[in-house]
Amino acid sequence: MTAETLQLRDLPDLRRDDRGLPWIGQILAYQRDPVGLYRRHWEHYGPVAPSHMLGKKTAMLLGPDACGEALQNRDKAFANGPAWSQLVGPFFHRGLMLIDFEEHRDHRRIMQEAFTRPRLDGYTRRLHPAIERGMASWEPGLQFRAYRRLKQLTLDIAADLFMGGARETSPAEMDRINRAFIACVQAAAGIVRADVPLTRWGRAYRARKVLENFLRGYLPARRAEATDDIFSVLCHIETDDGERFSDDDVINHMIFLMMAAHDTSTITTSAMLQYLGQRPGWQDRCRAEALALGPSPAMAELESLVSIDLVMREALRLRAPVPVLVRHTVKDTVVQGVRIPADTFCTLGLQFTHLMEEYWTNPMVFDPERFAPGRREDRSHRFAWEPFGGGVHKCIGLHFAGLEVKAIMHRLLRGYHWSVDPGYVAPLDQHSLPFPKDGQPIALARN
Ligand code: HEM
Repeated sequence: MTAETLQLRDLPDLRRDDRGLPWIGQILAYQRDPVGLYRRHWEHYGPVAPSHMLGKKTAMLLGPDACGEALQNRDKAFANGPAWSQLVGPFFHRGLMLIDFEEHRDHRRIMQEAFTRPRLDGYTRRLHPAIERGMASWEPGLQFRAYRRLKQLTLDIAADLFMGGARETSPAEMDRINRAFIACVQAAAGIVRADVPLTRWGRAYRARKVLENFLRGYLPARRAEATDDIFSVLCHIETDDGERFSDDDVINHMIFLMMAAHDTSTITTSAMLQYLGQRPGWQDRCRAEALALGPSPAMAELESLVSIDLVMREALRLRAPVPVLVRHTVKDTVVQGVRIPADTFCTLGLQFTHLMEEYWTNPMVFDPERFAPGRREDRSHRFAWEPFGGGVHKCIGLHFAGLEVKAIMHRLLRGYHWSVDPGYVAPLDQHSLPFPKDGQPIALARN
């Protein structure tokens, strides 16, 4: 239904029961059970629901129609920068996701050059040795904390692929960098939103400085020599008409890219480990595919891993690493017949859409075949499956992410087998991106 065929109405008022605590509003309800909160609002208010967070009335966009309208952004009413910077603060300052409209288009055109197929092919070749080195220290056991080890692994991979190995940096320094990234990401959930010591935001201010200094130290060497790590690529890429990034652009984009690449891939891989650990049949099926390839498959071979791809899509549906997107209206607009005034903070419930019975059969059930040809439930609506977002800000790293996740799974399946209690439900921390608080224990053994 288009907005024109609907009778326009205003964003409804929030019912008393839904107001939450003074000022912080529904933040705690979100952190306890985000999908439950979104479902209640969908049932009470429909696809454009009111909400209240951090002293502001906000609009919750629910379901693929409402989310799709905001992602397509036909009237350019929705901006990313003023919305995401309220969440992640100044810590991902001028990352690609935080800039808008013409400026975003210009930066994205340059960055696209870092994600062409030949570049991805080059990154894939670097992936295998980096994964092999990262997994060399793994000690299998009955209580192997998969999430924590995968987080370290993806950081090690990022140090190699993004930084060219950061050779002059000691493991202790890399550990400090890892902690700095985590501090920046976790700032999203801070209640005190200022540079106050011992708060999430206070820690993130210091962390951003650590990251900037770290990258600035490497910048001259990367400018001087063109290598195939992403840092060097960002220093050297240019569009056909000669547009390239300044030093500040390179640093801002690097900090955002490393953050964007690191946590999201870890969440995806660890969710896949859990689901495969609980379903030995699927694990065997994926292992057979991995064993059919050599130890270091090229990009096209990784792309041919059909079962692993189905499992990855299903993991991204059930545990979307970015469960909610945010936008800020820069002018009055209408979504699904509801007027949203300028200067409104909006949330787009991607994870909620992934679990709607209107678009998915038994949505809570792990069923990778729903993505197989012949079923393709993700095509029930153009925006039914949107773990990478949509529109002009759609994840620029989605192909890279797929290659990284598949390369990790490929090596894991060839070298190890694992199990997880079928009744295990990951206790997710929902403060920022959802991760298992218990580090996700699995029983891991070598093949
Ligand atoms: C499973 C892994 C990943 C998931 C689920 C994911 C998800 C997303 C989502 C939902 C957005 C849209 C944000 C918005 O519209 O506001 C996004 C944007 C972005 N992602 Fe990813 N991402 C992943 C991996 C990566 C990787 C590996 C990279 C880089 C190598 C990356 C770089 C980016 C960048 C730069 C943007 C901003 C794009 C723009 O604004 O034009 N992501 N990602």
